[in-house]
Amino acid sequence: MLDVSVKHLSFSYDKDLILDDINMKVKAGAFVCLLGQSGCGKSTFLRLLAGLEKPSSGEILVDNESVAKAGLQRGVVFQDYGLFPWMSTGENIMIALKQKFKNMSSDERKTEALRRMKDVELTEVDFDKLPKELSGGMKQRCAIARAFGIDPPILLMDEPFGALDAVTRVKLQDLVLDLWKKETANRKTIFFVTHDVDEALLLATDIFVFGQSPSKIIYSYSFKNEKKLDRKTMHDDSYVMELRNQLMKIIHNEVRTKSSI
Ligand SMILES: Nc1ncnc2c1ncn2[C@@H]1O[C@H](COP(=O)(O)OP(=O)(O)OP(=O)(O)O)[C@@H](O)[C@H]1O
Repeated sequence: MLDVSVKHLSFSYDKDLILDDINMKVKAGAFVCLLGQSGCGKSTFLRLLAGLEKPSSGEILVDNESVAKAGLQRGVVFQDYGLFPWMSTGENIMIALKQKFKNMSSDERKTEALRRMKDVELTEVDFDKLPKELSGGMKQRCAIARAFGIDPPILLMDEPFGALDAVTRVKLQDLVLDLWKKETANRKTIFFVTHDVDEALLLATDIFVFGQSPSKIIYSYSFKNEKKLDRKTMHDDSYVMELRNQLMKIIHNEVRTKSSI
């Protein structure tokens, strides 16, 4: 469980300013959804959180320590799965476990990989399959099993369901939500990039909207517990639907505001 604090973060690719004075406070165990138009810098922000890029100015603090480089404290799940194509499903998970748990024996790694696969509804039969033999949904299940397997306190997810069909997307949203909720004592802090306002409303405890590049946070919203509804009830709730409309308008530039409704 780690708090994340972003202070006056700016970032440029060469002279091209992409992120401009981003500020954010995120409590340990939050599920943060990042929304914004294409090209506004959401993935860049995630890369900075991962330590794969360095801020041009400002800083990112994880439990009051500045993020200097990539580390096992932060796991990542990308839209394109990021699996090694020459390794089987099981090996893709086991190699990540080897990095994190250096004293684990090969047998223990296999048992743990199978347990993590079961969590995401992959079977023993899938263990030896290569990524090319899996559907997109199965590949993403494998990537999720791997990310949860190394058990990072912070999980960064960049449009993980963007390439999936609607039915698979719903299943995987529920799966990630269940895995995240299950860890009551040690809940991960998740940063989840999406284009989909409904996905954010379903998953997030906190929503941040990025404006157009050079991007600032133009809106933020935190759910109070009683306002957090599930897939079945949220579309019947006038408060959530008002928030949905507001988010749609902000993302499409009809409203420019930083306050909550
Ligand atoms: N390696 C790079 N070098 C130079 N410019 C880059 C690089 N990566 C991204 N950019 C530029 O930075 C800007 C932000 O890109 P980024 O991918 O972070 O946006 P995004 O909000 O995640 O977009 P999308 O929603 O379409 O994935 C874009 O203008 C993009 O062209």
